[in-house]
Amino acid sequence: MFDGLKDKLSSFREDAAEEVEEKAEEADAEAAEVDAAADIDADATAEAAPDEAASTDPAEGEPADDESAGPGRLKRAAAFATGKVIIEEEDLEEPLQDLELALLSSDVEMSVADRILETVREKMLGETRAQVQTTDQLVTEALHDALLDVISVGQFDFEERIAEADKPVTVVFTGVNGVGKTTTIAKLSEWLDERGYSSVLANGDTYRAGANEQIREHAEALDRKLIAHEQGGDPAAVIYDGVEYAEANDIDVVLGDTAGRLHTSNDLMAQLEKIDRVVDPDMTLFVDEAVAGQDAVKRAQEFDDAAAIDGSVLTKADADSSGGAAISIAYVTGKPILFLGVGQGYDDLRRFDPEELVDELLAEE
Ligand SMILES: Nc1nc2c(ncn2[C@@H]2O[C@H](COP(=O)(O)OP(=O)(O)OP(=O)(O)O)[C@@H](O)[C@H]2O)c(=O)[nH]1
Repeated sequence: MFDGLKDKLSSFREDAAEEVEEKAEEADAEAAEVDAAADIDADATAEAAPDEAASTDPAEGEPADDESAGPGRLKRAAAFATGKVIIEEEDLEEPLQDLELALLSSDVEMSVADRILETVREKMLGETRAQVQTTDQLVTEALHDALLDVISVGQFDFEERIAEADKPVTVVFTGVNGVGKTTTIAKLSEWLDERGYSSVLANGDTYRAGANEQIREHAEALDRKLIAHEQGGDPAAVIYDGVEYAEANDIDVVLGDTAGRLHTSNDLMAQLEKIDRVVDPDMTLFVDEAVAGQDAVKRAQEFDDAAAIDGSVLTKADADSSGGAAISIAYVTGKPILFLGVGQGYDDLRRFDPEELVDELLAEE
């Protein structure tokens, strides 16, 4: 999963470690020279005129006053003497440019890439590493924290929410056509069943011909109750009926489908607002494909504007996707990814765990 991004992050880590290491070695060598010069100088001064050591002419090379050495070099020299290496802005310049390119070419949204770079810079700059610690470790830790920072925005435990909420819990799914909403509803119904929660499906997609048949197939395969109205009916009314059915039959969760719509279709987006108003769902989940990259992120924002979302589900994460949507969507919308769809089977739904994803992205081959 997300192999392209994984490869790019891996080569960034190698290049960054190499670059920083090289620069650090150069600086170490210089620092060692400065140190040695200081020793020789101090010895020579002490021998020549022990009483005048404090007033040595700066031009003669007393390190503390040597302007060509600069404060950075002196700090490095001091750190070097105690077995540390300091990482400077210039060491990171090239690796960070490469990281930015790697992220953008993996379809990571610009503001998210900026944030990641900023965190890596913050974590590494002025960092003193013990000479025994590898630079690769440092780079990996900085990248780990930077990725986790953007991926885990707003994360909450979906199962805990369901467990704690008054029943029935109504969950409505939104998104564009064909991204896998209906399949996700069926998968989630199964996921809930495995955890001891009953669910009813309500087909709020009264727009598309054949939508009832499609969701009915899933309901029958899973042996779940389906609430559906005629094509052209009011989607809010169908989901409302689903809630009443759940209340009357002691069902825990109502899973409400909606018609796939383009975020540019004003009528359908207005209908979504109506569902939100009338049904007042406990949760609205935005569904899109992981492979849609930045388009998915843009659509999530637009759907969120019409009917506030509580989280996202990224489907088709099993297909070779760039990873950009998975990295960006939570940071941009402020709402977490809750599930990943990883196949067409009913059990191909994975609870999204930011820490797990970051570990997977940074795992050694
Ligand atoms: N490989 C893969 N395929 C998926 C996944 N989720 C859904 N699909 C497939 O994507 C196709 C579209 O899924 P649907 O559930 O019909 O999509 P939808 O969003 O409900 O579509 P509309 O009802 O047209 O809006 C189906 O062939 C699904 O089997 C997934 O996680 N991985």
